[in-house]
Amino acid sequence: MKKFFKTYLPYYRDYKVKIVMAIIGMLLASGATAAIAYLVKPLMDRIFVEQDIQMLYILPIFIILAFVGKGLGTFMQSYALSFIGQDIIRKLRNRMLNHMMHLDMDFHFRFHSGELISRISNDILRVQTAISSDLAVVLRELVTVLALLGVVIYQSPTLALYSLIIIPLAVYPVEVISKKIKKLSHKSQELNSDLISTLSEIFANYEMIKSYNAQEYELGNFKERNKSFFTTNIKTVKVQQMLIPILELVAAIAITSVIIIGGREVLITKELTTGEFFSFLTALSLLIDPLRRISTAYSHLQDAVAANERIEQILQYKPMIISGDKILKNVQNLEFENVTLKYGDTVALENISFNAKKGEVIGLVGDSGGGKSSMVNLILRFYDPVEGVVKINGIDAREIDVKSLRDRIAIVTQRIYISNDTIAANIAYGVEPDEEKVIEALKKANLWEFVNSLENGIYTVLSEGGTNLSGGQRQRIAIARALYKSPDILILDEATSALDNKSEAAIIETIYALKKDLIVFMIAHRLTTIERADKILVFENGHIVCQGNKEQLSKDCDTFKKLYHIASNI
Ligand SMILES: Nc1ncnc2c1ncn2[C@@H]1O[C@H](COP(=O)(O)OP(=O)(O)OP(=O)(O)O)[C@@H](O)[C@H]1O
Repeated sequence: MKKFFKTYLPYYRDYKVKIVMAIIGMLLASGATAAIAYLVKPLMDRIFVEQDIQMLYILPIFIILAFVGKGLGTFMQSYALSFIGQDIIRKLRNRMLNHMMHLDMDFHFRFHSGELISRISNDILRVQTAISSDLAVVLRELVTVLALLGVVIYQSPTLALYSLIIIPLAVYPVEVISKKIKKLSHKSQELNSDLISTLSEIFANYEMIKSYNAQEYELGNFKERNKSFFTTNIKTVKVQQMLIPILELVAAIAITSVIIIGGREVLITKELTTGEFFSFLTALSLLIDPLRRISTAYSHLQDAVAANERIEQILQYKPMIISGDKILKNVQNLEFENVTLKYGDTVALENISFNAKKGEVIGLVGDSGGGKSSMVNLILRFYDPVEGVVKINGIDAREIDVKSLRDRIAIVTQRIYISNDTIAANIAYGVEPDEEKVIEALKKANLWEFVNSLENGIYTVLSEGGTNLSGGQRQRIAIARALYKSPDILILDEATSALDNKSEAAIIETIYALKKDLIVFMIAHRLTTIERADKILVFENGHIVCQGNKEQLSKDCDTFKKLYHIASNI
């Protein structure tokens, strides 16, 4: 809990005016509540005991004023604190996405997208309720409790001592229950992440689910997780609800003691007036509600503390890929020197050496899992080698500013991201589209004819994932996007696999026409795609087993010959 306050209290510094408003509201509401309790004394003593008729007309005005004060105060502090809470959460949400987007690829492989969505939406929401309402409730009600305690002690210090001695009885069960709630909250939040992950997987793979008639299977998985989520939540509610009866029992014991002891003081020893006794009793009864609210808010805060621990866990991840400060301009050459890459303990690439220079097309071939995409990951600095060095223009890639490095590289893979936006925005992705450049990129990607035939041309809106396009058209959008960027290094990872031979040949032709200003890496299973490459790197189990052009490899490289043979039989 301490850590929770330590995390969020610094945020409150930005809201000085709102905090003053909340404090005024809080004092007004609490003071008015105490005044209501206090007014019971003149109500009883002056009106009913002393039969003061004038008081009968004056007192209601004070009572109404006290309620107006209470209402105004409650409004002021609720509004101000909700504003602060919601705004802190807005900032936290931005901070979290920003943090996640700057973490390494490795992090994104480790965490499921559903898990991350759950942390950024659900966990943050739990914290939001805590800091915009529960924290306010605890503060406000604490002030109210103090004000009412003031009335209680003022009216009868001895009676106050007897009744308040009982309060510590409630502390132990509240502590035990709160710990249990926190544990259950952790579990519930994990199960909720599971649920969201399952949903995001279902919607991302809906086509496959339908074609395999796997709806029942997926629904079964979902139902199971949904049931566990429900069971944990119900358990939490059960534990949470145990708090209220315990507190009410303690309150009942306090009130009955007051009735017995206070009654004696009024009737027998005459130490108290009837009015003082009833004012005391009213203040004591008014204490029950704020105490109950504090305990409920406290149990919600436990939930938020658990959620916050999950948020902190993500925020504590630090990127391992640290940017250098050398700005990369105009890539002339790229070199791998004895590079080894590991994913965890698994060696993906070992002792890789080659070089490439501007104007060259480098083909990457080899068995599936051979390490081709891993090599590309190193060029983009998604990972760093555990041994050896990747050099660009003779500079260790680790010394280069990562943004400037990635600005000079364009990659097209088989996973194509198309957003629900215009073709122009999809091509210029991330920057304001330049109409002429968009058209030029579309022409190079052999897609202009198609786009031009559409009613809205480059302003045609594509559906999410490009579902209103064919597989080949989607690939050509991705190629146009890469060319729009005017990169120095172009990476095509199975980028033309969905195209028919004619379209592929046209795009390859374009790439060769542009190659004098580029270093092109082409990963392809079809050897026809890379047979014109200046250099072909042949991968096998994380090693480059041969390198050279097609003629050289056809003579000297058994792996290449075997691959070629396999490919020519397909
Ligand atoms: N992020 C990752 N975490 C752990 N292991 C990985 C990761 N990416 C790839 N691998 C493993 O590294 C090895 C090389 O994979 P890589 O994707 O580089 O091969 P590839 O030659 O591109 O294969 P394909 O032709 O099938 O795309 C494989 O054994 C793969 O399972």
